[in-house]
Parts: sequence; C-alpha cells; structure tokens
Amino acid sequence: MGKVVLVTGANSGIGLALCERLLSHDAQLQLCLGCRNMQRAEAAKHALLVSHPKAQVSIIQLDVSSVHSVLRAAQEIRHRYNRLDYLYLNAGIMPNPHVDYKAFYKGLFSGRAIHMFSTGEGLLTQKDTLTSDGLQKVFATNLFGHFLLVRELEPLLCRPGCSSQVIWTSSSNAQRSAFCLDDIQHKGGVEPYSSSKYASDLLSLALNRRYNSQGVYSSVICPGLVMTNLTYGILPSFLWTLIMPLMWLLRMFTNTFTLMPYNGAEALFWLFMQKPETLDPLAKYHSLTSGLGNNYTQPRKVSTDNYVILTLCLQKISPDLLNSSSQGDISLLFDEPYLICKYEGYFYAQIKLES
Ligand SMILES: NC(=O)C1=CN([C@@H]2O[C@H](COP(=O)(O)OP(=O)(O)OC[C@H]3O[C@@H](n4cnc5c(N)ncnc54)[C@H](OP(=O)(O)O)[C@@H]3O)[C@@H](O)[C@H]2O)C=CC1
Ligand SMILES: CC(C)CCC[C@@H](C)[C@H]1CC[C@H]2C3=CC[C@H]4[C@H](C)C(=O)CC[C@]4(C)[C@H]3CC[C@]12C
Repeated sequence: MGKVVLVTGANSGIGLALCERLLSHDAQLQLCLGCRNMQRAEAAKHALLVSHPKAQVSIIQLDVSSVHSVLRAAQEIRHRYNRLDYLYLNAGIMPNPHVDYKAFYKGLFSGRAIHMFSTGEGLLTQKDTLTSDGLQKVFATNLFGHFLLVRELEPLLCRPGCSSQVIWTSSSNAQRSAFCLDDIQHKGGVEPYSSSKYASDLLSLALNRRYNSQGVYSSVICPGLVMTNLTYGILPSFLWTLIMPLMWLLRMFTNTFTLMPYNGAEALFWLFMQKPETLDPLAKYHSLTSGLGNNYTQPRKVSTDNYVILTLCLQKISPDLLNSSSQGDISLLFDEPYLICKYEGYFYAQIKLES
C-alpha cells in the first residue's frame, strides 16, 4: 500500500498546488482531498487526474470549522485507511480583511518596509464571525478544527515502528502580539488571522512534545506571499495587477514573494521528502523564491517570546472531568501552571506557562 496523505483545503491555491507536486513525485500515493465543498473538490480531483490519470485520489467532505463535520470525516477516514503518513493542515481563512493604508504609507518610509511586505505586520485587520458551534470562525477553521482532526486521527498517525508527519500551513503574519492567553479565540481583537497562526505555531511545538515518542512529528511552514483566493480577497484584483510589477521587483530584496501556488507549496513538498526525526521542532520552514525564480526552503526560528514561552498542549478528556460548560464557549479555567480551556466539557486545551 502506498503512502496515505490527507490535505485539508486541497481544492484551490497552495493545497491544490501541493497535491499536484506530490502526485508528480510519487505516483503510488493515496491522496485524500479534505474539502468542504464537494463540487469544488470534484473539480480539483478532475484537474489532478487529467495530469496524473493513474493517480489514486479520493475526496472526504470536511468542513474544518465544524466540530460535527470533523468528527464525522475522521470516522470515515479511520474506516477507509489503516495508516496516515502525512496530514497537511492547510485549510485557512482570512475573512473580511481590511488594509490599514495609513500604516502602509508610514511603513513604506520606515526602515522596516521589507519586513512589512514580508509579514504584513500591522497592515491587516479582519472582521470575524461565529460558526454554528458558536466558536470564532477563524479560530475554529485555522486552529481548533485541525486540532480535533489530529486528535481523532491519532490511531492512524501513531503506529508502532512507523513515523508520520503533521504539517501546518502557518504564516509569517503569525504574531505574538496578536495572541492573548485570556482570549485564545481572539473574540475581542481585530487580528484573528495573526492570532490563529501564532497559536498554530505554539500548538505544533506542543504536539511534538506530546507525540514525538509515538513517532508523530509536527512542523509549521510559511508559504510566503502567494496569489490565491485568500490574497485576492484582500485587495481588488485591479490593484493587485497594478502593484504586481512592484512585487516582482521586491523579490530582489525579500525572497518571501513566492507569488505562485507552486512556489508557495515548496516547503510543504520539501517536508514530504524529509526524515521527520531530523526536523527542528522550533523551526518554521519558509518557502522562498529568489529574484531569479529559484525555489528553496529555509528554516527560521519560530518567534517565541524571550521570557515567556507559551506552550499549547491540547488534549481530549472525558466529559465527567469537567463540570459545567456552555455550548460554543471555550472558557478558561486557571489552574497553575496551566490554563485549561474547555469546549462542550470534552475538549480542552492546557496552556502551560514557562518562564
Ligand atoms: N496566500 C498566501 O499568501 C498565504 C496563505 N497562507 C495559508 O495558506 C493556506 C492555504 O490558503 P491559500 O491557498 O492561500 O488560499 P485559498 O483560499 O486558495 O485556499 C484555502 C483552502 O482552504 C479551504 N477552506 C477554507 N475554509 C475551510 C473549511 N472550513 N473547511 C475546509 N476547507 C476550508 C478553502 O476551501 P473553499 O474553496 O471551499 O473556500 C480552500 O480550499 C491557508 O491556511 C492560509 O492561511 C499562509 C501565508 C500566506
Ligand atoms: C499599494 C497598497 C494598496 C499595497 C498594499 C499591500 C498589502 C495589501 C500587502 C503587502 C504585504 C502583504 C502580505 C504579506 C504577508 C502575507 C502573509 C504571509 C499571510 O499569511 C497572508 C497575507 C499576507 C499578510 C499579505 C497580505 C497583503 C499585504 C499586507
């Protein structure tokens, strides 16, 4: 049996480009596309089969923002496969983005212009909404649903004598300043995207602590700035077209302007070919494209605070361990040195504070 790979958000952008690259590399793969929209999933499957007619591609309906959908999809995946070699946690959203033009012009003439262009730091805010579970949608999609998926697929990921990889599509927009322990869903802020990506970096660290001994290795990547549905939602397309020459020029100064989904998928693909035991759990792997158009992957240290390292350690516990909880409310209980956040009295997060 070939390696089994599940990619969430596989029907467009970086996820779809990754699938193309994986199938070009290994024709024996069993590739499973985790998508919320079946029509878009079928179109993606069709496109993949046109270029790889013999490939084994299947679809699983999966809305990562819905607890019910994740639980149902995980059950189906456990039924279909007896192993999972790679779990790409790639689906992500940035709803209702707003560009702070004042900050942009200020940043343009500061010494941090390149940093601003490669991270988008301080330039973007979003308006979040609630899911039907009552969770903040960005948190539920970019982090929580994926965490549940990892937990539910544990029997396929943890197999004696075998190793597996969990790979998060994070971002260089992940910022410590956007993440608040008292509000891990980012209910009260305007940068839920940045907060959720920072939390995924922390969660990946915690997953390594918890699972490395069972052969599961978690990594985070940043694909760079890629033109996809997500980025086209930030500016009107005519504006992107106008600034495109500037972006190609900027590539001479920062290799983070990968621009094409194929390039953005570089680090995801690179990780596929690595021995997971050799990876640095404290690194974020960046897809980079040089001014001459060469793609490469570079590890950079995850930006954790110097004096406080926060470790998210999400676990599943039995309902009777936690008493009252209201639906959709991820409430935080302080239990030194842990903050415990619970959901429906069943899933909870331990956030350990280390000095
Ligand atoms: N583009 C960029 O510059 C950067 C992107 N990223 C990250 O890359 C990842 C991929 O995004 P990208 O390819 O750019 O954008 P796309 O919008 O093209 O792809 C996002 C994918 O996620 C899927 N998705 C969204 N919400 C859900 C959900 N609830 N359940 C299941 N699937 C869902 C989308 O499905 P559907 O088609 O149904 O909407 C789509 O397939 C994201 O995590 C993003 O944060 C990180 C840094 C930079
Ligand atoms: C002339 C102006 C209208 C130009 C405004 C440009 C900004 C809209 C963009 C400049 C840098 C961009 C970004 C950088 C990093 C991305 C990050 C890695 C990610 O995960 C999502 C998208 C980015 C934040 C992206 C968004 C647009 C910019 C801020």
